[in-house]
Amino acid sequence: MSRLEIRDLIIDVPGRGDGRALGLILEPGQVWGVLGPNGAGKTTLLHTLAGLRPSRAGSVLLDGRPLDALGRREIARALGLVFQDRQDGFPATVRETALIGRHPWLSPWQMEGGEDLRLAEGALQRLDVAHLAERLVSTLSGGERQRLAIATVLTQAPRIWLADEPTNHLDLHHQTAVMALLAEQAGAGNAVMMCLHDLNLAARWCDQLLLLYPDGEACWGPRDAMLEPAALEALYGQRLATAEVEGAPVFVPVR
Ligand SMILES: Nc1ncnc2c1ncn2[C@@H]1O[C@H](COP(=O)(O)OP(=O)(O)OP(=O)(O)O)[C@@H](O)[C@H]1O
Repeated sequence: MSRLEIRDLIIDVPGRGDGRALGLILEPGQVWGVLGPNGAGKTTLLHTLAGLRPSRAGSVLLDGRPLDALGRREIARALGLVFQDRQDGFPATVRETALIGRHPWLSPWQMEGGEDLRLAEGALQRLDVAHLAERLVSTLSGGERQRLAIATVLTQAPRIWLADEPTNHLDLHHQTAVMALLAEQAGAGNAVMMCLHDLNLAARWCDQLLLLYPDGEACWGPRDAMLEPAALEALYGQRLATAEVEGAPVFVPVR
């Protein structure tokens, strides 16, 4: 189990003031949702938490140790990132791509072994892309690519998941399946933080929420306290109607 501590963190959004410093701990078993309008800094935050871009101030500690004191391999063993956008670097099949998730666990020239293949195969099956294993990634649909990206992180088997809009491109069934997978990861003692544009997925699947405003202001806390319709309307600059379905609030934009 791992925990990620965000201490007095100011993310570096170009041209924006510092806003409110973030201070929270991503604990094992928690599912955090990050909400905010386009450009609020959600992706910047996840990339900062993964050590891929520097912060303006503050620190990120992985199990008590500052991220910038750790090597990439050590970080990648603990922390997996589902990117929002991906480019095809070189032609690779679906299976080869999933196996990239094993790289942090292999020495530089070590080939993947039976256990690595088994993990990749299981992840491809779990994300419903095993039947595409021999296909080139460049031939996949948007939703298939998204499921492969998540299967690759599942193959990596991190203790902390950072997922940038993990339901992007997914149909309703696969959205639910991916949210169930992330909840299952948390249930197994891993920690999850995901950026979401769908308030209703956040209301149903996240237990903690971080609201990021375009000016750098932020607030965070337990889901029920954060799902205040007035606060959400201010966050998005959008009027909302609220209902309750199966015990969870549902938010619908009003024309
Ligand atoms: N390298 C860069 N140079 C200049 N501006 C940048 C750079 N990277 C990000 N930004 C700006 O920082 C802001 C935050 O971007 P970020 O991608 O974190 O937003 P987001 O909340 O994830 O948005 P979205 O919901 O659209 O994905 C945006 O206004 C973006 O244009």
